[in-house]
Formats: sequence, C-alpha cells, structure tokens
Amino acid sequence: MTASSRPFIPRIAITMGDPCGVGPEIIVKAFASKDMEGCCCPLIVGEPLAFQRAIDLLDAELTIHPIENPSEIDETFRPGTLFIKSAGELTSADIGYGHPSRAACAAVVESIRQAVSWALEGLVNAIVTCPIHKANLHANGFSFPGHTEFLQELTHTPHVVMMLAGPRLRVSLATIHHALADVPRLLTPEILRQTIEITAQAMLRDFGVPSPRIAVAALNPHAGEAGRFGNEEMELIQPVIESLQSNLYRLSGPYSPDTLFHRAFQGEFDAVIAMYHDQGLIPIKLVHFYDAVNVTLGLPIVRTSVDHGTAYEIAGTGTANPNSLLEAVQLAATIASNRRKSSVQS
Ligand SMILES: NC(=O)C1=CN([C@@H]2O[C@H](COP(=O)(O)OP(=O)(O)OC[C@H]3O[C@@H](n4cnc5c(N)ncnc54)[C@H](O)[C@@H]3O)[C@@H](O)[C@H]2O)C=CC1
Ligand SMILES: NCC(=O)COP(=O)(O)O
Repeated sequence: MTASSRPFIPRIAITMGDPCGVGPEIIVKAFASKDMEGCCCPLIVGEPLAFQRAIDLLDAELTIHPIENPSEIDETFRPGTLFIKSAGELTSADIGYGHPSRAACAAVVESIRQAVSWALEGLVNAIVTCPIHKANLHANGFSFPGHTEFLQELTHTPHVVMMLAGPRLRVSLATIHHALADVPRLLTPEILRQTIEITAQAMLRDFGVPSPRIAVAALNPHAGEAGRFGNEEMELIQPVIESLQSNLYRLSGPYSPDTLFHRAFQGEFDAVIAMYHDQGLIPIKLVHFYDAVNVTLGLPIVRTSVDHGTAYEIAGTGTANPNSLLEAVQLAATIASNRRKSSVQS
C-alpha cells in the first residue's frame, strides 16, 4: 500500500492537564483500554512521573516510551504503550494529588504550547486537552481565562466559540467565562453573529451535518415575555437572527431557555446557541456529564477537550471516569478526517 492510498489515521497530541488532578489517570485508563483502537495515533505531552504514578495506581499494563517528535510514531493505536513527550522536569513533590502546585504550572502551560505548535506545523492533526486548574494558573501568571482564549492567542484567531457537544445535545456559548452581571453588556450583535456563523460553519464542515438546524436561546425568562422581563430578545437577538437567514443552515429563535434544551435533546435542533456559560452548560452536563466533549470552534487547528475539570477531590483514588476523554479523542479524529475530506474536495 502506498502512503497516499493508506487510510487516514489522524495523529493526536493529548496534553496532560494539571498533574495534581485526574488528567494523567484518565489518560492512562484510555491508553490501557481498547476504545481508541483503530481511530488514531495518539501521543501525550506532559510529565512522565505523573503517568508512571497513574500506571502504578491502576496497575495498568502500560509502558512509557519517551519521544521527542510526533513523527516517531506512525502506528494506529494499540493498548500497551504510552508515547510521551516530556514537558518540563518535575519531581514527585511538585505533583502531589489534589491540591494546586505552583511548581507544576510551567509544565502545564508548556504542554499546551507544544501541542499547539505541532498542530500548527502539521505534525499532529488534532489536539485534545485534559483539565487545567484555572485559579492556580492565574495565581501564577497565566493571563488567560482558560485553554480556549490561550489557543486563540497562540493561533492568532480573531474569534473562537466554545461548544460542548454530546450525542443528543450540542451547545455553543455566546459568552464564556464572565460574571453573570457582565453578560448583558457583553452580548453585542457582532458577538452573536460570530457565534452563530462559526457554529454553523463547524456544523457543516467539522460535524458533517448538512443544513443544520440552529436554535438561539433567549436571555430572559419566557424570551422576555414581549418586553415585560427584558428587551434583549426584541432589540438584539431577534434582529441578529433576521439578518443571518441563510440557505446553508436553518436558524430560528429566540426561544424560551427553559424549554429549548429539552426540545434540542428530543432532536428538534442540531445545535443551540446559549447566551452565557451556565445557561448552556447546566443542561448539557445534566444529561451528558460523562460523554460530552468541549470543542473550540473557529480555530485553524482541531482542539477538543474533556467536559469536566481537575476533580481534585478524587485525584489519586483511581475512580475518575475516562469516558469524556475517550469521546474527545474520537471527536477530534472525526473532525480531523472531515476537515481533510473537505480540503481535498475544495
Ligand atoms: N477544560 C478545562 O481545563 C476545565 C477546567 N476546569 C477547572 O477544574 C477545576 C475544578 O472545577 P470544578 O468546578 O470542581 O469541576 P470538576 O469537573 O473538576 O468537578 C465537578 C464534580 O465532578 C466530579 N468529576 C469531575 N470529573 C470527573 C471524572 N472524570 N470522573 C468522575 N467524577 C468526576 C468531581 O469529583 C466533582 O464532584 C477548576 O479550576 C476549573 O476551572 C473546569 C472545567 C473544564
Ligand atoms: N467550563 C468549561 C471550561 O472551563 C473549559 O474551558 P477551556 O479551558 O476549555 O477554555
């Protein structure tokens, strides 16, 4: 078989996240299972000590194989070997379970930076990130609210959208990590337009959904009840929806938020645009906590992530569920393949 006739197996860099949380454990569980078999060629960027500790904790049948460059691995995944690029030198004392570590911050940030740099160079087809402890990073000089904004900066992307995607519900956020009191001021026609258009493009190209049905949530109860509970629907959301009617996607709303997510979950819509973080994430985590994936839409690279955080309180207990990570890897592979197909066609 020639290189060009070989099936496309995406190479995926997975970042360790905070080594004091559940990141290394869920990675080890994923690498020890057969669930990634055939889907990709995965490698890790992080602190090898954290992975050896997780292997020992779980008594996993895995061997660590250090690498320097993704091109060193060319085989479709089979359980047994954890290929890892070291991202800094930490000691066991630096990565105590379940509490923030100042010493680990540089390696956490470097692992993300390295994965993005490989993706921009075309050495990997996608990156998957494990959770970081935001407050700890902020306290130690990291100036971004989270991965999303850091990746936006590293890739010089003007606007990105956070989507949480589960099997029956997909939600894009018009605003992300902000105080609730700031949300009405941050919701501008431009932000709404970009969120809707980037979501529509991703539904078409990345998710392969033709003519996607996109529903826009209202901000206020009962979609404002004709102005009685707020004017954002009449003055902002409705005009933006009317200005964006397209023959590529089906856009509608603004809908009462209290019933919209149920309707989308029942299959009436392919994606929902939520106005703020908890409006969108509460419903999706209620129904898809273990199988939703965080996807950054609009980037030139493919990035997915687990939907959960560092879970410090269970770190080191061996009880972390790896399913969101497995879903994130599968979705990254699917998006990478879909992007490749669309670039071949165009
Ligand atoms: N993508 C990322 O980097 C994310 C990072 N975070 C960060 O994580 C830290 C902790 O955030 P929390 O709000 O406490 O959320 P969390 O998701 O870490 O924990 C919430 C609850 O879910 C449980 N949980 C989380 N993941 C689990 C898993 N894989 N298996 C079993 N149980 C699990 C935890 O034990 C806890 O009871 C914060 O610093 C936050 O900023 C939160 C979300 C995403
Ligand atoms: N609540 C979702 C979240 O915090 C993920 O943020 P990011 O690190 O992916 O930007």
